[in-house]
Parts: sequence; C-alpha cells; structure tokens
Amino acid sequence: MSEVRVIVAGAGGRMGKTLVKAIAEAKGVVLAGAIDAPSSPLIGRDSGEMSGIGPNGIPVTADLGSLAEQADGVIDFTIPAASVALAERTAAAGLFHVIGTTGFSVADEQAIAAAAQTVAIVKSGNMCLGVNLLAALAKRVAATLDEEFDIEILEMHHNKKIDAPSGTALLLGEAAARGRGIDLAARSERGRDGHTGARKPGDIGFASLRGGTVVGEHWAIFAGPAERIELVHKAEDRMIFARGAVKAAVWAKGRPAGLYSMMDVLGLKDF
Ligand SMILES: NC(=O)C1=CN([C@@H]2O[C@H](COP(=O)(O)OP(=O)(O)OC[C@H]3O[C@@H](n4cnc5c(N)ncnc54)[C@H](OP(=O)(O)O)[C@@H]3O)[C@@H](O)[C@H]2O)C=CC1
Ligand SMILES: O=C(O)C1=N[C@H](C(=O)O)C[C@H](O)C1
Repeated sequence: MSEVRVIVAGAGGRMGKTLVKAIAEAKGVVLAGAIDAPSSPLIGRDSGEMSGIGPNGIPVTADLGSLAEQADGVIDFTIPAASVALAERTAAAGLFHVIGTTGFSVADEQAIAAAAQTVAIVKSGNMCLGVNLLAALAKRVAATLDEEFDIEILEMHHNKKIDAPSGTALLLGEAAARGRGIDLAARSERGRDGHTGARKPGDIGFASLRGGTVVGEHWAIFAGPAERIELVHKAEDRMIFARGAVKAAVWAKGRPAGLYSMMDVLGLKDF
C-alpha cells in the first residue's frame, strides 16, 4: 500500500509540533507539508527542526496552496475559524481532513458537515484511545442509571487553553446524554455562579479548571443518593492525541465522503 501523505495545519502549535514528530515515527505515513497562521513568525522555518526531531526539509508555509497536489489529506489542530476555512479548501481539493480543533460554534459545525458531503472528515474533541473508551463507558453508565444520579463533567487543562468546556468534556457529555436519551443542548448546565437555586434533576453539568501545564484531565461523575461513580482519564503526553490523529489519517485515506469520529476509527461505535 502506498504511503499516506499528510499536511499538518497548525504546525507551530503545541499539537502541530507533536504531530510532526508522530508522523516521523509512524510507518506508512509521510509529512507532505506544514502550514500555520499567515501572521506566524514561524513561516519559513523547518518544521522538523521546530518539533525537535532535526531538519526534515519541510518548511512552514502560510497556505495550503500547491501543497494539496502532493498530499492525500490534512491533520488540523488549529482554531475554529482556520479549521472551517480549511474544510472548504480540503473539500475543493479532494483531501481527507482530520480535525482535532475544539471550540466550534453551531454554525462552524454546520459548515464542516457541509464539507463532509464531498470528502471524508474525521472530527473528534479527543483523538486518544482512552478518552473514547471512557465516552463509551459513560454512555453505558448513563443508560443504566436513572435521573436520581446527577451527571457532572469536570475538566482541567493548562493555562494556555482558549476554549471551555473542553471538546472532550462536550464529547463525554454527549455520550452520557445519548445513554440517557436526552438532548444535551437542551439539558446542559454550563457554569454556576451566585444564587443558582437547586440543581435541576436530569441536567448534565460542566465545570472547567485552568492552570499550569496540565495536558488534559477529565471526570464523568455520576452522583447518586449516598454513592458516587467517577470515570476518569488523565492525559500525560500530547503524543497520545497525535498518534490517534495519525491513525485517523491512515483510516480516512480512500474512505467515502462523510463526517466520521474517532469512535468510527477505533471501532467503538457499538461498544
Ligand atoms: N482532539 C484532540 O485530541 C485534541 C485537540 N486539541 C485542540 O487542538 C487545538 C490546538 O491546540 P494547541 O496545539 O494546544 O494550540 P496552539 O495554540 O499551540 O496551536 C494552534 C496553532 O494553530 C495556528 N493557527 C492559527 N490560525 C491558523 C491558520 N489560519 N492556519 C494555520 N494555522 C493556524 C496557530 O498559529 P499562531 O499561534 O501563530 O496563531 C498555532 O500555531 C485546540 O482547539 C485544542 O483544543 C488539542 C489537543 C488534543
Ligand atoms: O487544548 C488542549 O490542550 C486539549 N484540547 C482537547 C479538548 O478540548 O478536549 C483535548 C485535550 O484534552 C487537550
């Protein structure tokens, strides 16, 4: 089988640099380009050097441009506006698109779903195995317990993170809502402050902590009368997300158009 040629978007970021390294370590995958924000001071720098693996001859560029002709797809960990713009470009160029970016609006989600009518898009708030397994477990637990058990999702991340709740927290909330057979958008409690009144039975609550260099920690808490179940995942290294994204890229090559998730890639859809 021929190699999967991948462009990394957001190559100068925390995840982008980790991805350049993960691709260099992966078998059957090659780096076909590295892009970052047009305003980035890193444009023109060698992406391998930046990621700490030594020069790889692939400079960071400001645009997909002609790179698309030498690639099968894009792995994208950037910001919502960049991912939405890229989704249009990848669809036009016939490239698969692996999206790890989080913090999308409803309109952004719709634009990405529209692009997925033309090409394969794998999008997930968390690309690692452990979190996706946790989501499958949260769905099961929520399906087993009734509304006597309050569901709360707690997350903690590093102090540079710009969106809240995290994409993973929303993914876990969605899994629990599915298990319980409720609509997450209608039953979410996102941020309590002041005289809030008693908790509404059946709502799914979210809380976000920020500090230091925490890679990503998530709790799905099921608090019932006199007992509590906690499902927890703690990421220790961004490499787990990067390896998941590379796995998604290999899976996406040659797939029919559609919007897929990491649950599809990992075969956890029916878990
Ligand atoms: N799904 C998952 O498993 C994971 C998801 N994430 C998500 O990935 C995203 C990135 O995280 P992280 O790497 O920590 O963030 P960073 O801020 O470190 O990296 C984002 C990068 O995207 C670049 N960028 C901004 N605009 C554009 C553009 N128009 N075109 C190309 N690149 C652009 C930024 O450049 P500049 O700084 O110059 O603006 C920066 O280099 C976040 O949404 C985060 O939540 C993170 C980890 C795991
Ligand atoms: O911004 C991060 O760092 C992370 N973002 C993702 C999220 O929003 O859940 C995944 C991971 O937790 C790290």
